[in-house]
Amino acid sequence: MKQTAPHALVIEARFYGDLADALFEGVRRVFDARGVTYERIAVPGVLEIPAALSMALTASDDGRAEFDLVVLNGCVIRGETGHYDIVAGESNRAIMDLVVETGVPLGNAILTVENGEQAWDRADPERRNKGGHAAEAALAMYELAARFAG
Ligand SMILES: Nc1c(NC[C@H](O)[C@H](O)[C@H](O)CO)[nH]c(=O)[nH]c1=O
Ligand SMILES: CC(=O)[C@@H](O)COP(=O)(O)O
Repeated sequence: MKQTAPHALVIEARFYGDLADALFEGVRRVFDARGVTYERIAVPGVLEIPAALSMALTASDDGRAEFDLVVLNGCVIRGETGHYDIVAGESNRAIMDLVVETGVPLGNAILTVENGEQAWDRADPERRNKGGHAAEAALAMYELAARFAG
């Protein structure tokens, strides 16, 4: 396994900026406790996350970006139309395609919820702390990748 502390990329959708900040606080606490360094990039909405992840992975392949693991933060709240299904379903499908294809260690804290109350219950690091859980998941997958790399 790599001896230096891992470096993480956090991609966050700022459609609901306060929720993104709460999710990031959960991520930051885990990374700080585990000595993980990180950089944080923003996209407008969850629908933009797959393209940003694809760009980052391509840059990493070309040696233009360095990161060992990725955490995705965002929130999709159901509205009046079927747009929720597009934003939540299509983005997660594309993300999983990239994860399975590349094996990038990734934790997904993209909330898909019915209302703001559910969102805050999950984003708040003092409550369900989905950001922190995603950071732990990304680190677990990083350690698994290192084990298979020998
Ligand atoms: N409704 C939500 C969106 N919608 C915006 C899209 O993600 C996208 O930015 C837009 O369609 C332009 O391409 N985004 C969220 O992150 N959360 C939502 O609930
Ligand atoms: C998840 C969404 O895109 C949603 O916020 C859109 O709301 P609406 O269906 O009322 O347009």
